[in-house]
Amino acid sequence: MADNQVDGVNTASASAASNVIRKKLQGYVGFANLPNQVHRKSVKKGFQFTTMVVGESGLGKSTLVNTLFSTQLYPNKVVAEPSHETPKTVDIQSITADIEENGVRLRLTVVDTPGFGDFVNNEESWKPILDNIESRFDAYLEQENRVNRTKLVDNRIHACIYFIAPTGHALKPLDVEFMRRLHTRVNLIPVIAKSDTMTEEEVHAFKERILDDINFHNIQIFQAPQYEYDDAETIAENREIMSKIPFAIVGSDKEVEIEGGRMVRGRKYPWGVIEVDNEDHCDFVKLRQMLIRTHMEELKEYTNNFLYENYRSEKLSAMGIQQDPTVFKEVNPVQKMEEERLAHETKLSKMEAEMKMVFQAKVQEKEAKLKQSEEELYARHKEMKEALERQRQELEEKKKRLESGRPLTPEKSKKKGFSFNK
Ligand SMILES: Nc1nc2c(ncn2[C@@H]2O[C@H](COP(=O)(O)OP(=O)(O)OP(=O)(O)O)[C@@H](O)[C@H]2O)c(=O)[nH]1
Repeated sequence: MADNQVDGVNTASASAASNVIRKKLQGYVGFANLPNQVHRKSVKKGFQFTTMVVGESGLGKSTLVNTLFSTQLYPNKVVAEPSHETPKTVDIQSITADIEENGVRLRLTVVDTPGFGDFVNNEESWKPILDNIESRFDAYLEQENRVNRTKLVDNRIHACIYFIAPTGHALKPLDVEFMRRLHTRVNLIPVIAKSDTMTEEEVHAFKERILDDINFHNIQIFQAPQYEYDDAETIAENREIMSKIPFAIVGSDKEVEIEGGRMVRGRKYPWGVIEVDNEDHCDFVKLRQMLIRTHMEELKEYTNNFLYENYRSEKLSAMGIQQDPTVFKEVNPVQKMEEERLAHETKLSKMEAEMKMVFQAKVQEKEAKLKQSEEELYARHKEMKEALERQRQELEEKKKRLESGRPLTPEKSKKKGFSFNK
C-alpha cells in the first residue's frame, strides 16, 4: 500500500520510543477534519462551567461575576433590614444561568459563600466550603458507581476565585488558612479585590508579598499547563496571563462616559475613570481571558483528572478498596496463548491419568470376580466327580454281590437315583 511508506527521518526514534511508526500519507484521507467534528458536537451539546467565589462580604464578588459574564447574573441587591439574628455559619448559595454567545451555549453556575470571614471567630470559615466541594465530588462518584452512567451530572467546582482584601499588607491568617485547606480540592485563582483603591506601585508590591506568602505556605494555585505543540504566540500569551496572578481586578457592571463621549464599563472618580476592560488600568481582561477564553476546559480537565481523581482514590482507599495491580499488567498475546496451551495440556494429561487409574481398578475388580467364579466352578466339579465315583463304587459293589449270588442288603435294595449339587 502506498501510504505504508515509512518516513525514514522519524521512524528510528519513534519506534524506539513507543513502537509507533510514522507514516506519510499519499493523499487526503479526511481525519484532519476531526477537530471540526468535535467542534460541531461540542457546540450542539453546549458547555457547562461551575465557579465558586469566596471572600469577605462587600469585596465585590457579585459585581465581578456580573462583569465577567456581561450579564446581570446576580440580581440587584436589596439592602437587608438590620437584623439581630446573625447567621452562625457560612452559607452556600448557587445561581445557574444559560448564556449564549455566537450560537455557543454555556450553562454557568456560580456558587457564592456569603458569611465567609464575617464572624467574630472565623477559624472554621473554610470548613463548610470544603464540605460543599467534597460533597459535590461524592455526588459525582456516586453517579460513576451506578450501573447506568449515560447521564452524568457534573456539579463539581471547576474554579474558585478567592478575593483578597486590598489591604496592601500581606495575606491575612484567614486567607492562608482557607487556601491551605482547599488547594488540594479546587483550582484556586486568587484576585486582589477593588484594586482601584490602590496605586500601581502598591498593587505591584502587594502582589509580590502575596506570592511570597503562597510559596512560603506551599499553596498550590492554578497554573496553566504548557504543551509541546503550543505555538510561540500561545506560550507567550499564557506566560503573560500567569504573570498577572494574583489578578488585580476592578468590577463594574455600569457604563460611564469617558473623554470623547465614549461609553465604557468602569468606575468614575472625581479625578477620572477606571476602565474595567482597559489592561493598563487593571487585570480584569486577563482574568476573563484565562477563565473563559483560554483555560476553561483546562480548569475542568485539571479538576477531573487530578483534584477529583486524588479525592476519589483517597476515599476509596480509606474504605479499604485496593487496586488490583494485575489489572494493569501488560499482556503479551503470544505468551498468553502459550501459557493457555500449557495449562490445557496439563489438564488433559491429568484427566488421562485419572481415567487410566479408574480403568485399572475396574479391570482388577473384574479379574478378581472371574477368579472367584473359576474357583467355585472347580470346587463344584470336584464335588460332582467325587459323588459319581462313590456311586460307581456302590454299583460295582452291587454287581459283585449279584454275580456271587449274595442277596442285596435290605437297606441297599431301596431305589436310589443320582443326586447332583445344583
Ligand atoms: N471601588 C470598588 N468598588 C467595588 C468594586 N466592585 C464592587 N464594588 C462595590 O462594592 C460594593 C459591594 O459589592 P458587591 O459586588 O455587592 O460585593 P459582594 O462581595 O458580592 O458582597 P456580599 O454579597 O455582601 O458578599 C458595591 O457597592 C459595589 O459597587 C471595585 O472593583 N472597586
